[in-house]
Amino acid sequence: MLPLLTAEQIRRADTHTIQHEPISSINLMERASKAFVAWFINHFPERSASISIYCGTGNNGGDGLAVARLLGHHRYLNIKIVIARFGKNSTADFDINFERLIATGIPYTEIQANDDLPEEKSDILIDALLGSGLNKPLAGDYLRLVTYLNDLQKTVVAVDVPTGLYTEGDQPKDSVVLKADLAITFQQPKLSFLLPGSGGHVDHWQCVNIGLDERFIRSLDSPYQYIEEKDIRQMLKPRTRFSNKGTFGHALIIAGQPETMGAALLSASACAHAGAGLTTACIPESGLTALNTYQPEVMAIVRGVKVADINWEKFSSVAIGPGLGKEQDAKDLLDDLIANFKKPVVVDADALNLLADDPELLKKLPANSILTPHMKEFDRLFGEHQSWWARVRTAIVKATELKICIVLKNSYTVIVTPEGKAYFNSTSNAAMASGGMGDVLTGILSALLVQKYSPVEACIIGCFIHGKAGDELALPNRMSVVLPGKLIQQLPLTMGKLMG
Ligand SMILES: NC(=O)C1=CN([C@@H]2O[C@H](COP(=O)(O)OP(=O)(O)OC[C@H]3O[C@@H](n4cnc5c(N)ncnc54)[C@H](O)[C@@H]3O)[C@@H](O)[C@H]2O)[C@H](O)CC1
Ligand SMILES: [K+]
Repeated sequence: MLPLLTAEQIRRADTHTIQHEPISSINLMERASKAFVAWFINHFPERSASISIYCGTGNNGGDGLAVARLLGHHRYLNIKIVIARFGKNSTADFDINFERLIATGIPYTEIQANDDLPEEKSDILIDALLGSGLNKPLAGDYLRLVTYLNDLQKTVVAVDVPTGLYTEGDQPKDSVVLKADLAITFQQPKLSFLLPGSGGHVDHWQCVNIGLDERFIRSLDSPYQYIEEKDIRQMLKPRTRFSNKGTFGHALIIAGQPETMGAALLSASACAHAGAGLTTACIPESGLTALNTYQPEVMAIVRGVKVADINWEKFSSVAIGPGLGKEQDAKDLLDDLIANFKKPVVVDADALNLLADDPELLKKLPANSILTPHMKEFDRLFGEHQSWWARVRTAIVKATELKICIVLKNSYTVIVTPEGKAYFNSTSNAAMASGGMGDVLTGILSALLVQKYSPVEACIIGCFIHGKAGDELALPNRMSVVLPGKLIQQLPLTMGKLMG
């Protein structure tokens, strides 16, 4: 796991590294700038490209000056530097890099407060105005400059953080950010990059390691963690030679109405493909033919029989919700499940909406159960939120209070645990944004629970492999859409590769 730190914690890690590696702060800045340049060169190899580097006078600006000098060494000859000297102060490392830049002879322009802005003709802009030191929304000269640059619609590459973007917390309403096509960010993705609010401000980000002290970073015990493939490889248990279907448990998926049988089919099929020993789907009678045709490996309980007749004990885990509807019989099933099943359950879709209407029932969920809301379901459950950051904060409070896992679905799905940790998933892509994907995730989570992964492990592994299967299909093949049924077929391959 990659711990995700706040800007203040990053500053502490910075200071600690400087003192204990030890390394001087100017050399750390040089290391960061070299890491930036190495990635930049990969993306923009054209040495004749016209590049303007906009520098503030803090350490982000210091990086910008070092980047300019290093690009010069790499024979980028069409570089222009604009230094925004809007305040009186500059940092010591900025000053050192300014001297070093002068020594290279690369030309630069300085603009002071209220100056006219120089005409900008370069194709690529490197944004080193402000970084993680941002402490208020852009105003005055910064706002004027950034608005001007945004209007030009050039390719913008941000150093560490796009100017004006808050690294964590709520981005003030109507605040302006220098929109970046790419942010090359130091050491770790910034928390705000992982939330949809940053979508309009940064298209892509790439993290480069600058060698901050990892032991110190881990000692900060951040509640926010970024899931990496190596974590999943460690968690997934290979199937042993003498395993049998009994080893891998029996999952029950309660889902579907006549009009929404697809949700039940996708969930049940995903459950079987993600390795449940046995899968049973509780569905309406009219869906039996579809189920037997689409996925003959899955057994059925016909919905509408007396709820009391379901032998809950037979199942190692139960998932409820996809396409379930909100009719009385759906509510009866949910009530009966919560009253009689004492192991963690997976609650999705319509079952989440039923819980939203019945807060007392929500409190009775078996400990360590998993809720898988998307944004709207989350707000129905826990109240309207103005931002994703606010949602993550609420999820931490609610998961701890109710002793459950909350899987808040999104591009970087956030898994919040009963201990109050928030794990950001690192896989998935826009081709997966289609109806039915959530049903697949529910099936995968059930499959992992019945295979005796703990609920937190099931969430972490489940979200990762769900996104990874989508990535394996979409990215190398340039697929613009990956349908849920296709993703299900990929799951055994994805899991097998991660176990190998
Ligand atoms: N550990 C690392 O990740 C390293 C990061 N480096 C770079 O350092 C910057 C952060 O530098 P810092 O000097 O702390 O802040 P900034 O340059 O972002 O800002 C300078 C200064 O500006 C003032 N300020 C804040 N908000 C505003 C505003 N809205 N308008 C005007 N002025 C503002 C405030 O006083 C800031 O201090 C980081 O992003 C990296 O690029 C190191 O180079 C290597 C280690
Ligand atoms: K920047």
